[in-house]
Amino acid sequence: MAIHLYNTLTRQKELFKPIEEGKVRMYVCGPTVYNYIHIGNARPPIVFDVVRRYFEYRGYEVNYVSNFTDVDDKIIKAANELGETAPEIANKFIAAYHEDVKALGVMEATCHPRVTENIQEIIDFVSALIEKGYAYEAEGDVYFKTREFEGYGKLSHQSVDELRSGARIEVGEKKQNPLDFALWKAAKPGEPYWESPWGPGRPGWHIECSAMAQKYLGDTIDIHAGGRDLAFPHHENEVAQSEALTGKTFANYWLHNGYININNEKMSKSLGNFVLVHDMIKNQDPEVIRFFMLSVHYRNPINFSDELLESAKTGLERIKATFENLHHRLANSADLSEDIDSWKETLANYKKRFITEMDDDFNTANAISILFELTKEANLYLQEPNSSKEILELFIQTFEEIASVLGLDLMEEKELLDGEIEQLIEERNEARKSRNFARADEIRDLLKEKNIILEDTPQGVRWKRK
Ligand SMILES: Nc1ncnc2c1ncn2[C@@H]1O[C@H](COP(=O)(O)OP(=O)(O)OP(=O)(O)O)[C@@H](O)[C@H]1O
Ligand SMILES: [Zn+2]
Repeated sequence: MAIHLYNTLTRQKELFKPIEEGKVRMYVCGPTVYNYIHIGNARPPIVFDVVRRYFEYRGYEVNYVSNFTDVDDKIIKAANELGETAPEIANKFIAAYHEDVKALGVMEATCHPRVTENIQEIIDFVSALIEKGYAYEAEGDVYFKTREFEGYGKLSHQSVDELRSGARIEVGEKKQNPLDFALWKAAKPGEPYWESPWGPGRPGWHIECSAMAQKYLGDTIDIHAGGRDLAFPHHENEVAQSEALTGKTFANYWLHNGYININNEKMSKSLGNFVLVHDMIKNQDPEVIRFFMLSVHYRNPINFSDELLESAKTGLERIKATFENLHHRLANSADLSEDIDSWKETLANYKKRFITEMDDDFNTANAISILFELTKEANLYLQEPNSSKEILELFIQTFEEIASVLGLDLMEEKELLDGEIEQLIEERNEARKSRNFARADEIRDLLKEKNIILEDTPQGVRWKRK
């Protein structure tokens, strides 16, 4: 087998054939940085991080580019509301994004380009589209001429007629055709702007990804990815811009993740039904959130609930407990080498099955089932009175190999979460009130061991990390 992936463009699973032998050029649309990310926004960075890790595991070198949209209406609005500048807002939420996705086990991208650092490339791209007859200027705006691009609609599988019936020309837009979209927007008073051949203005949303993908990865890339809502219009417009300019295929494979829903509705900022990662990880181990996301295939929807999260937590704890037990037993095991060949085969078989599942459009849900089976197998082995060092090591290695592709650290020494600390302090207060000083001291010692310092103040107990 080799890696197969489901391509939105062809609506089929296809064999992965890289442009360049042994290399993957991958572009994942990143966030608009005007707020903290919610659990839904965290799905693309997590699932495509696993796609990247899996390619690396299979020996590919991955050039992974993920942008930041750091100039946009929403950012300007947030800046005005908070009395800060747009770059201040963008910088603050870029830092928050890095912090949140790092906690979720996401590897740094090879490159994280920002729109504001690529304005010249965008202007050049737009100028070239005008020169080729694919775009036109109208009173300081520039629009893409969709009817000039023959394949318009091919990615989202819609005909131009269907699309036209749903499109409108909004007030203030100067486009000739409802399906045309802005490549460049003339500056309105009080907005950030850059000088351009069409006067002061800023880029439209779609052009940034075409320009940055080309700059950092070349005219044709292997994989382009993002959430399902990006397929239309964002990715459709990217295809139009890039292919109109170069005459080449823009991306060979298009991957789209399904939604995280709440009560079967897409989690989104506009609906207000979201949970921020930033808040959630105060009380929940971020690795549990990652494990929870990966326990469903990336293209399927997930109906988010506390019960599902709780069951992911229990599952992950079960795997970790077994992994720890293997280590513990290793310290007290002899060098018995009976049966080693048959164990080698058994464990190699787990790896093989893991690869088969991941080769099949990155089926992390089935990969996790295999990890549970491996846990069961290890528990059975641990019940035997004697254990061989070599076999324990084989088990550990198999666990580690699978877990590292999924981005899980089974050995990690956990820090206490804010919520857990507060709960312990509360319990200590109660213990003191009921004169159970032994328990109160025990909690104080436990917190001390975890580097939490308590300070008694007239307002109550305060805590900080050492
Ligand atoms: N509920 C969700 N489930 C899965 N992916 C999502 C969800 N909501 C947004 N995404 C994805 O998150 C990424 C970041 O998107 P972006 O910062 O533009 O947020 P957004 O789509 O504006 O969010 P919202 O819909 O909450 O306004 C995109 O790839 C988008 O498809
Ligand atoms: Zn994009």
